[in-house]
Amino acid sequence: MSSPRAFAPEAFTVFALTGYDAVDGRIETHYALEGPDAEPIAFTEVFDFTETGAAGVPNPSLMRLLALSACVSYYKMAAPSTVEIRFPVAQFEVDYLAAVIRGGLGEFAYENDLPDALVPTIVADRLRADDAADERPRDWDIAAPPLVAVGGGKDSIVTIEALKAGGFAPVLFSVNQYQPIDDTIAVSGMASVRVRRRLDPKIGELNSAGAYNGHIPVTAINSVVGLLAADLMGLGSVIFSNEQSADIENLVWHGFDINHQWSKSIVYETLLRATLAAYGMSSDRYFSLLRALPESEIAERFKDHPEYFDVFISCNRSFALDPTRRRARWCGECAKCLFVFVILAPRIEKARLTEIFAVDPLDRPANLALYRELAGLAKHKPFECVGDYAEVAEALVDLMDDDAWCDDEVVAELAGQRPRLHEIAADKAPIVGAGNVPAHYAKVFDALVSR
Ligand SMILES: CC(=O)N[C@H]1[C@@H](OP(=O)(O)OP(=O)(O)OC[C@H]2O[C@@H](n3ccc(=O)[nH]c3=O)[C@H](O)[C@@H]2O)O[C@H](CO)[C@@H](O)[C@@H]1O[C@H](C)C(=O)N[C@@H](C)C(=O)N[C@@H](CCC(=O)O)C(=O)O
Ligand SMILES: Nc1ncnc2c1ncn2[C@@H]1O[C@H](COP(=O)(O)OP(=O)(O)OP(=O)(O)O)[C@@H](O)[C@H]1O
Repeated sequence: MSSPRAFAPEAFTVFALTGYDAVDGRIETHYALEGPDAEPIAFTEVFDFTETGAAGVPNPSLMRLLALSACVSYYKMAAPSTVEIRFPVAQFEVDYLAAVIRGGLGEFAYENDLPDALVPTIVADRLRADDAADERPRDWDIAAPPLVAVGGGKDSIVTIEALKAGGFAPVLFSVNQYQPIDDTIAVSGMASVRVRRRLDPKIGELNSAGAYNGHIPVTAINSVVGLLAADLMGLGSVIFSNEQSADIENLVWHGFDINHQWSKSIVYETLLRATLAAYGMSSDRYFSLLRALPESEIAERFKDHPEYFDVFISCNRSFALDPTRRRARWCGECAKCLFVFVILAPRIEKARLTEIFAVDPLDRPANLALYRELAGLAKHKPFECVGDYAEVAEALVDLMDDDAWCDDEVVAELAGQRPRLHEIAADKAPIVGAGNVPAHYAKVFDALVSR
């Protein structure tokens, strides 16, 4: 490939959402970057729903919501001051987009020092009436089987097994194909569908040529994909496994809450549920079953499912878009690996846990700095999908009293901070109320939290 021409983000003054359409089971969303002295660059993202086997036409409101949600991957490349929505939208949809940019791109803006990227001027000339009735949603039945998102990690496994224990037969779904997800689905024994998502291939080239890059609220995109798939298949609720710790921001910057996990948080869940209601749909089409649980409580339930121990992976290095860049197993050195390891260490026998991870991150002095960050002994929580400080501090203190672990390098080194770790652990959040879990799933929720 010829060396990519330099990409100058500042040359682009407008990011346009130019359209969306459904063709043969696929949804295409279209975008463009424009500037007075730059050649416009057009982007298309393709979402392939053909594997759902559903023949119907995607719900127009949810298609529009997908176009709004998925635009962040392309907006972030130049983060122009003006965003133009060039198809008819309601004011609540403009508000949705503004919230997804402001909340979902916080880490991106912080890492690139682009505070203005969080508050672009959004122009929507063709406003629809909020209650436009020309898109009547299909009839929806909460009693239909739920569609459960699978990420390959422990959280969705706890959800799957809780639903099975409650007599439900969830249909599982994933966006794109990843071996840990496929293996999780196989162990679960449940039916599943996959939606394939193809980003515009120009992203890679433009990243190399100088485009801004960073974290995006991918769970918002996966959530709307799930809603479209469930609607096409005539299924019930879309159930995610976003837990309590996703609600805690990493830091505050220029007055913005910067939260790595924003689109896994209750703020996004509430926004999406309200947007569904504004479309005339039940907000119970979407919720997280695990919102009430801190990560330690999820780990406490996950430990009872050893059948998944050799297939689950939470390490993000197993989930690159390019399969050739994916690790087959845990990297053992990133914040997510270190977090999952320490939260499971008091719950799974040491030899088995180090076999699963192929390493013992707690016995590596090189991991001390990251464990200090994870336990709240440093400046702020790492930008990763990890639990809150109290849970890590509690686990470390438990391990200090465990003959199998107390001599591990990190555990022994942090024993000197035991009083401070005790203080941090005392802030551990309790299991909270059912939140948005619908009454139809009350028995599942009650069994999950009461064990
Ligand atoms: C797997 C991963 O961590 N990806 C992040 C990583 O991307 P990387 O360059 O290492 O490889 P790819 O994921 O293959 O992406 C290649 C480039 O494509 C762009 N891109 C990718 C996916 C997408 O949805 N939009 C995109 O624009 C991007 O420019 C990539 O460089 O680093 C990137 C830069 O920081 C991140 O954008 C990639 O993040 C992915 C979207 C991703 O899937 N991340 C999840 C692991 C993730 O962040 N999960 C969070 C969810 C938080 C939430 O609120 O939803 C979590 O587990 O907490
Ligand atoms: N590729 C994907 N397709 C569908 N859903 C996904 C995908 N990746 C993540 N999710 C869902 O998004 C939510 C957040 O993902 P996350 O990675 O935190 O969950 P997980 O993999 O189940 O657990 P863990 O936090 O232990 O990795 C979960 O409900 C998960 O099922």
